Amino acid sequence: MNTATPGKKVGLLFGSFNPIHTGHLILANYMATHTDLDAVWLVVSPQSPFKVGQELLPESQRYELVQLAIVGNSRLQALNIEFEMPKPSYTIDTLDELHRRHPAYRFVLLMGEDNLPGLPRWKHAERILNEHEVYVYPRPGVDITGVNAHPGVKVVDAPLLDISATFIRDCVREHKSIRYLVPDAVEARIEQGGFWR
Ligand SMILES: Nc1ncnc2c1ncn2[C@@H]1O[C@H](COP(=O)(O)OP(=O)(O)OP(=O)(O)O)[C@@H](O)[C@H]1O
Ligand SMILES: O=C(O)c1ccc[n+]([C@@H]2O[C@H](COP(=O)([O-])O)[C@@H](O)[C@H]2O)c1
Repeated sequence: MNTATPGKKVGLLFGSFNPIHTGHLILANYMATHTDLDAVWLVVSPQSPFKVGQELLPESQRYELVQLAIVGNSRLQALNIEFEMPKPSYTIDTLDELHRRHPAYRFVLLMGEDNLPGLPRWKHAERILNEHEVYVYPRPGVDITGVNAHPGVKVVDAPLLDISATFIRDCVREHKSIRYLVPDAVEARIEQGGFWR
């Protein structure tokens, strides 16, 4: 079941989610509750164009971890729409497909400041910006002064959490605790699956 009804405004957080962590979740929940968005969908990308060659867990397992992480939060939803689409995953193609499936919804791209400098190199970046609003949130060590010059870009003052999936994978590999960095259910599944060991 979808968490949005016709005409609603849905934020899309695209990512590899390798794995999903508390940084993603706090941001997604903040966007879904402190802005004009009705829901946030977490879109699991099988293969990001800029992350080719990374030690990616199979997409079905990354999707499973996202589902485990959001159990009980009706404003968040996990999407595997890119699994059947050509790889790497180009965001404009996914946006087009989402519009075909949900013509009444308005989709807003959620983007960390760290991804913003690279946006002009994305496939059909000008279409993404002209046809969608983009809500940008702070990321550590990135200065995006002037980015909101484009009328579709809105900077949202969301909490800043210096947590990354890279850090989590490193912790797991070094047998260090990831408690509170990911939800308990995600920690248990990573442990049980022996991921990144
Ligand atoms: N701590 C965080 N707070 C808010 N947003 C985040 C955080 N970490 C990542 N993001 C954003 O979530 C989206 C998906 O992130 P991604 O799945 O690449 O996670 P990551 O932690 O950056 O991964 P990796 O460390 O493997 O590069 C990106 O837009 C990224 O900017
Ligand atoms: O569409 C593009 O050209 C494009 C280029 C780079 C990244 N993206 C998407 O942005 C999301 C986050 O990317 P990344 O590399 O930070 O995991 C992921 O879903 C990618 O598919 C999309």
